[in-house]
Amino acid sequence: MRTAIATVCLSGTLSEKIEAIAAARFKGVEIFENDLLSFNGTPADVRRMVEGHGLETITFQPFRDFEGMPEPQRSKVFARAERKFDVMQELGCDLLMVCSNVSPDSLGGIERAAADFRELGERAEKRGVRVAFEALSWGRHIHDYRDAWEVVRRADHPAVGLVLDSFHILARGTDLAAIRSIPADKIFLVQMADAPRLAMDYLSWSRHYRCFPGQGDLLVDEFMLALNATGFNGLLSLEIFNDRFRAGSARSVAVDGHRSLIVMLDELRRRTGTASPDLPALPPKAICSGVEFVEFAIDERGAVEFERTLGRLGFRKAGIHRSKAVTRWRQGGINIVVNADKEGFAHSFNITHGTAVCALALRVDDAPGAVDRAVALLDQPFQQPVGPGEMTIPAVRGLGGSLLYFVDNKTGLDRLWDVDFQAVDTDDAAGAGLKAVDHVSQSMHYEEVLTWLLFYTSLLEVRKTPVQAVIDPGGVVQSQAIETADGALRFILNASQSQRTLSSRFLNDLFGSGVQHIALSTDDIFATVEQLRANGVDLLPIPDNYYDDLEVRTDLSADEVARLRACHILYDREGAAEYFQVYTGTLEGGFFFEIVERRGYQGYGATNAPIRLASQTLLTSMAAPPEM
Ligand SMILES: O=C(O)c1ccc(O)c(O)c1
Ligand SMILES: [Mg+2]
Repeated sequence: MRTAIATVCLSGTLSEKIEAIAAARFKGVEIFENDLLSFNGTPADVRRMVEGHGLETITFQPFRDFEGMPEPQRSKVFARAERKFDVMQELGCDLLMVCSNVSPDSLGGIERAAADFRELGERAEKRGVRVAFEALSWGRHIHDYRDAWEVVRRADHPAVGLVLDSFHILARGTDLAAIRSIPADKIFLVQMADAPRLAMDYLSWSRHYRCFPGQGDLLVDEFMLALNATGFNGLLSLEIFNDRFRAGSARSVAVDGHRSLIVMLDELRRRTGTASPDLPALPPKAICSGVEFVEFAIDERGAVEFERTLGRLGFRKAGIHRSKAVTRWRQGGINIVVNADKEGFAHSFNITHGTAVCALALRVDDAPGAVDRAVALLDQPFQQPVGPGEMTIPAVRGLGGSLLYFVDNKTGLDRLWDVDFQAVDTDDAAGAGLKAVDHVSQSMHYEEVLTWLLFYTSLLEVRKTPVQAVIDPGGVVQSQAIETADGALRFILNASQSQRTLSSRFLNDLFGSGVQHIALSTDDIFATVEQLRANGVDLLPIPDNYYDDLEVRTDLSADEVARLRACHILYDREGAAEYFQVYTGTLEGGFFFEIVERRGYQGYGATNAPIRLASQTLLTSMAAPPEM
């Protein structure tokens, strides 16, 4: 299949869009008419620009309100089409995309529409171009691809073909079976789009919420299976109307687009064996079994205080790096790396962002394979010099310029603690019972969420949860998790459009997107809290009203509620499953820890989030951050 992207997907001027499309290594582009109309130059100039970037204009679109017009509009519509053929000849483009008529003046009738297309085909052929018909899901008479196909079939003209747009088909839930019997050579263009499931009219949904395949909830892979059954090997183009993409970076959105197609076509190859000639088979998605370490970039002065905090949380210094000012802190299966070195990646990260998480390492089945997959997906691999005898841990650039490392036991990378670190203490008897990283919560700009959602879901064997709207005292935060089926890896992606939420204020303080909090698990949260208190850790206070409500809302006994209240523990329940959460105060840089105990519970305590956010807001609006 020849892949392409429509200019309408991206922000910027036409030249910025073309540059971004070429930089993302596409070969084809759909020129959206508005982008041409707003371009200060001739269609021939556009052609030079497109070809100068090594691209080809695969279609010019949309041509609107064509079929089924009564006279005198009918004659005018044909005259208008002739003018567009002129433009296409200058553009060097041979395909005009016609979308179904929405005009109240239009008349129905498959045969009438077919006759119009037959005549349009005659005219197109004379000009050496072709036309392709798309059923808009809100078309006045034609809004079903099966009707559009019937029009094309009856038009029975070599210059007339069909457009299949996955959004219009999947949004309406139209049966995909009929796709399988359409002759592949009559499908002139396939437009790909996904979208989140929303209860909304088709037009608004399509014009504002489309997204790249894999970012939404539509059954794009089922669509591809049906398409594949035709033997289709033609033009496959992304056509996304999305408000966030329009506000985002054209370059990064274009790369996301290409990444989504690579993943989608690889998934098709996996399911059907149909390989795309220009797409090498990707290594499989990385199977994650947890977070191996969390690395903080910190300066020397900050490191002393931070290490004291880790000690109070029950961590013990377990290793000192052999060549760098880096220490390993350990508790249960959790490793925290404190990097105060004056050179290298962490140092520059600290200069830009202050005290912050600069890297996460994931335990995977095959670390080199994960990076190979990442490279094939147009992610950015990362390497920096290491000391003699030290290990090179494969990594890619992640959120906010941070790193995502991959560690496995297949290639011995799990020996890193022995190889790179001098052990100082392996005794964690005095710990606070913390066992593992339960989840990592990352805050990002609203326009970036779909980028990072695709980044993680394309690289790792994870699923995404539905988006939750969480109420913060400063606005609404959209929160979505990606997680492995067994819960060994859980990341939360948070973003809000308000500048006043805790999430947005964190972004401003950090000068970028990053890890705002890490939740650590315990098997006995009451014992953990007792130990933390004995160590002098201040826990986030929770209002009494919350516990009063808990008493009437749940079947917890008064004693149980009193115990939660005394420990500042938040509680949630799903059937018989229970969840307990407690928060530390906020550290320098706006980062904090959460401690959780899951008793069969799979969520993240969404009902408690507004309570917690309000308490944190109250504290951060006070003069000084609380001591931990
Ligand atoms: O929203 C629209 O008008 C529109 C235009 C062209 C398309 O290909 C499409 O799917 C929708
Ligand atoms: Mg379309």
